[in-house]
Amino acid sequence: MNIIKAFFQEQYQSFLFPTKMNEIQLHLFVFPAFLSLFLLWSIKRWLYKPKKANKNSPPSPPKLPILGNIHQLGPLPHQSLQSLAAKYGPLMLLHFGRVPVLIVSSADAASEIVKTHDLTFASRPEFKVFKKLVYDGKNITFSPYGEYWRKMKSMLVLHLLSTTRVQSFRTIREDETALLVKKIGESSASSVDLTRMFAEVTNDVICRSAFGTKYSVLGNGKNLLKLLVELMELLGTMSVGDFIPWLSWIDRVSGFDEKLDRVAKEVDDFLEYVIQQRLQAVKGKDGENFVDVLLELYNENADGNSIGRDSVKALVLDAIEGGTDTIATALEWVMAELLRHPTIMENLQNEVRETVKEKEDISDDDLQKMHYLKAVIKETLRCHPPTALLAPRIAHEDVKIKGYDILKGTVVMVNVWAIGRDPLCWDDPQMFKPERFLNHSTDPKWSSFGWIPFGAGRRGCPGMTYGMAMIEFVIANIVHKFNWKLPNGVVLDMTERPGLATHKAIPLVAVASKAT
Ligand code: HEM
Repeated sequence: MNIIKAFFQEQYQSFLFPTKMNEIQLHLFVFPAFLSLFLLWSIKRWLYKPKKANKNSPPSPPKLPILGNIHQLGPLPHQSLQSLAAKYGPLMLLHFGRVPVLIVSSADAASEIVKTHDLTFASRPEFKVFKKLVYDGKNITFSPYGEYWRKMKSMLVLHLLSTTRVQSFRTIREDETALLVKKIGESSASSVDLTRMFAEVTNDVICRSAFGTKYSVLGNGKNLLKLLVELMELLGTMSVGDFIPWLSWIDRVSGFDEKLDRVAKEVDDFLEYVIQQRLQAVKGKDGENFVDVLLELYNENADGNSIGRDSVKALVLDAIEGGTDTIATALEWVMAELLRHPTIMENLQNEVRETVKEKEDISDDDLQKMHYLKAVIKETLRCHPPTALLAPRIAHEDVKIKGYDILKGTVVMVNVWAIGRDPLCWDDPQMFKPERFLNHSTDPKWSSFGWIPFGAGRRGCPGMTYGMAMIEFVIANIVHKFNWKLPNGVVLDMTERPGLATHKAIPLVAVASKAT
């Protein structure tokens, strides 16, 4: 009963618990409700025969009727899945409702998914949240593998993320980082909310790179960052109907569907506004940006290379959601680890200051020489991958993985967080040791998928160069210009917060003093 209560409390709070319900009310309400669900489920089972039996499935933890293993997920699924994998192995078959889900928790097993059988697992499942929030799944991240996905991904890479484009955004990175440094400098030894500042700087840089201008407050007075947080939270949420279709009415009565519709509409209003502004802008006045290029393709209907208006918006959304929260999360964890390890902070500051010498600004050439900086960032991404579980994939045919039969339609989740902590892959995985990355070119882990915070294979992240350039530049600047410490009496809390990107649960606050 406790498990059931916890599950319902977490997933359907607004539906079952509009106000604080006491224990007696809870039992009165939940027990009959669950009994009816169980009866409905038994009838369904009786009416429809189960699909073909699986001969040699990977090990599975015991499951509950209706829910399958959903109740075992907990608020931070990557952590609960790591604990389950310790018992059931690196390839484990769970069921979320009626959907089979393969959980992959070792580098070796991950390489089977993203390399050996990459094509089999190149599509994403078509979940309701993806379809409703992102133009019927028309963006890159959630679209099925095929010609459309290929075309959209190459457009994003060509016009926003290629090495040449990333270098061309250098001035934007410089301007916005200079503003960040100014704001920190003005805090004059009082505490700085780094979590908020990192969210702002990454959003400003991606908006300027993609739209040519910054957006913070929207037409309806809503803050863009707040809207993006809502969007990311919803994208990381499971809809009951996707996993237990005959219970999809719960999404309606709980208000979940309504929330999806509202956020989708607010996001669409914002993107329409951006498009209108770009259409009215004087061409060439402030240089061509990503949206301008997409709008040209949208207008050119004749050459067969055109894309629809929804596709333009979906692609822009890919850039914003891909390029804001992930980078902000990574920056937050890098600084948290540096504050936790003063010697590593000092080593990094020595490297940066010795490289930059008397100069005021940090150049690309300087960054290339900062090997310890890159190692600190990689070590942070090993311990705190912003996307703890890779975006889900789906098997488009039956396949054998390490001797196990995996059926067509099985959803696959790769637990990057667990792989980064796997003692079979990493020495002292719990220790924060940037040095392990200093000689990585000869290390077999790199070819065996032990470090995959950006995913890998066909569905791997196209924003790695952009993301790393941004993280390196911001961190190098703020450790160059300031010395950092925690506010008096504050103990650093490294607890994680649930969500599509795994932030710190408590915002990172630190005190900066100007380096002399
Ligand atoms: C620290 C920065 C970033 C991290 C850690 C990160 C991480 C990831 C991960 C784990 C995936 C899933 C890969 C897979 O399934 O194998 C992904 C996909 C993706 N990322 Fe990123 N990302 C970052 C930055 C960016 C940026 C800056 C952009 C664009 C501006 C971006 C756009 C995308 C897109 C479009 C996909 C979907 C690729 C596909 O499905 O084919 N990401 N990212």
